[in-house]
Amino acid sequence: MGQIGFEDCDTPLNTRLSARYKRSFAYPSFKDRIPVILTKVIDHLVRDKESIIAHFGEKAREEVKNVIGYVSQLKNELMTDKPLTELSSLGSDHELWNRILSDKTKEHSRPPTWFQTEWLYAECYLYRRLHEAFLQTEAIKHLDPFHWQKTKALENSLVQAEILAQHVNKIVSNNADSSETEQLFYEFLKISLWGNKCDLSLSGGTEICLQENPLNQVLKYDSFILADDSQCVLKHLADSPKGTIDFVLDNAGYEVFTDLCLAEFLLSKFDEHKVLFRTKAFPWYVSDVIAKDIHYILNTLKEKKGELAECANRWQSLFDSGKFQIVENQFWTTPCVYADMEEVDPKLYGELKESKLIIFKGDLNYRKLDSDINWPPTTPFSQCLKGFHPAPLVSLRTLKCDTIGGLQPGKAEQAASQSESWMVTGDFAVIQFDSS
Ligand SMILES: O=P(O)(O)OC[C@H]1O[C@](O)(CO)[C@@H](O)[C@@H]1O
Repeated sequence: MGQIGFEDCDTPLNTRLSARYKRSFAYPSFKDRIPVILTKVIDHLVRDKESIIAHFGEKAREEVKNVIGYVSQLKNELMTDKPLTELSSLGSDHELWNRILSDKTKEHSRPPTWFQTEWLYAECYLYRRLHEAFLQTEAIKHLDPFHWQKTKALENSLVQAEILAQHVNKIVSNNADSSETEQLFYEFLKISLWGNKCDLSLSGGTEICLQENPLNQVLKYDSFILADDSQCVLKHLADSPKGTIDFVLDNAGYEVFTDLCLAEFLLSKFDEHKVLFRTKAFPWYVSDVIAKDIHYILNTLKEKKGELAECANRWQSLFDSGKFQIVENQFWTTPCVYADMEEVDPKLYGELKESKLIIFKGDLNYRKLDSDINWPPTTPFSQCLKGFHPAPLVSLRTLKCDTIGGLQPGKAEQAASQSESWMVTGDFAVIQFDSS
């Protein structure tokens, strides 16, 4: 790869993240981490070819070969920093992608390349291209190349999930007074927050999961929460009329298990009307939740029996009665930042306006909330949202890339003195609320 256009520095302040800045997290991400993710997809298709054919039929034999070729080519394009090419007309969203690509080309008078353009666009484009490899097939159109990793991660977190299940089962069947409810609210919010540590994209597909009791972890890690607006969230929930909670999900496996716990707690103790789980429409960032993952988790837990099955059966009834709903939307798999949502998808923006509280999980949602800009860390959170205020919202995010706003003076420096890589390891977190 030529080194023209690269700069040996961090992303400049007030600029969108890009892999052209060699000291930013985007650069090693594209150089090392994403190629590993693609290699794992190829390995899976090679290794599990026969079982894929057994499942999807003989037609899949040729198609698996074609997808392997497509993904190998995609990896090569990335690693040699080729210009991004237009998407084919498969998929109802291709016009939006190609329009943005052509706008970027107009800005720079040549098509953007993987490393030289904005990281957010290029990284989302990668997952959309991977999706295209499957859209071109017939038999394996709906194959999720990350499913095996997600299921393995879920299996490996069942010990922690069972501890939580026991806790939730007890709480929903008991009456709590208001001060207990308050304490439990903070606990469930933080359990869901730290659940975001378990993502397979940051680790290149290697499982990062909690090795400890999640209830102990909540107390122990409070000092790693760099901004904590949980009291404002509680006040908002308690003072406003009952309504709909929108939960913009992130990762499958243990994280979504913690999200379901929080959602049930909000229904049972705050008596909210319903929770809408907003999911991606196709496999995304390795472990992001698609609707199928929620059905899978419910079925798996039901089979485990005991506390896990008790939880899953209750959640199933909530889905059956419409108190829990899964809502897919293409917008979440576009490269658009949320400040552009009102213009790009006014219908979705209108739906979110009806929300009592929107909960955004995880790092990528945060990047889209704050327009993926390297803000001075003390920039008010509300300012980072750049006009995205459909309804009161909270971000529950463990930090996995180098953008952050809304910190008190001195906080960023304090975290940096504890760990040089504080922004990218998932060890630090924020709970940030906006009601403007
Ligand atoms: O699952 P999350 O929390 O959105 O994290 C996704 C990961 O992808 C990234 O957006 C970059 O690949 C990181 O910022 C983060 O590591």
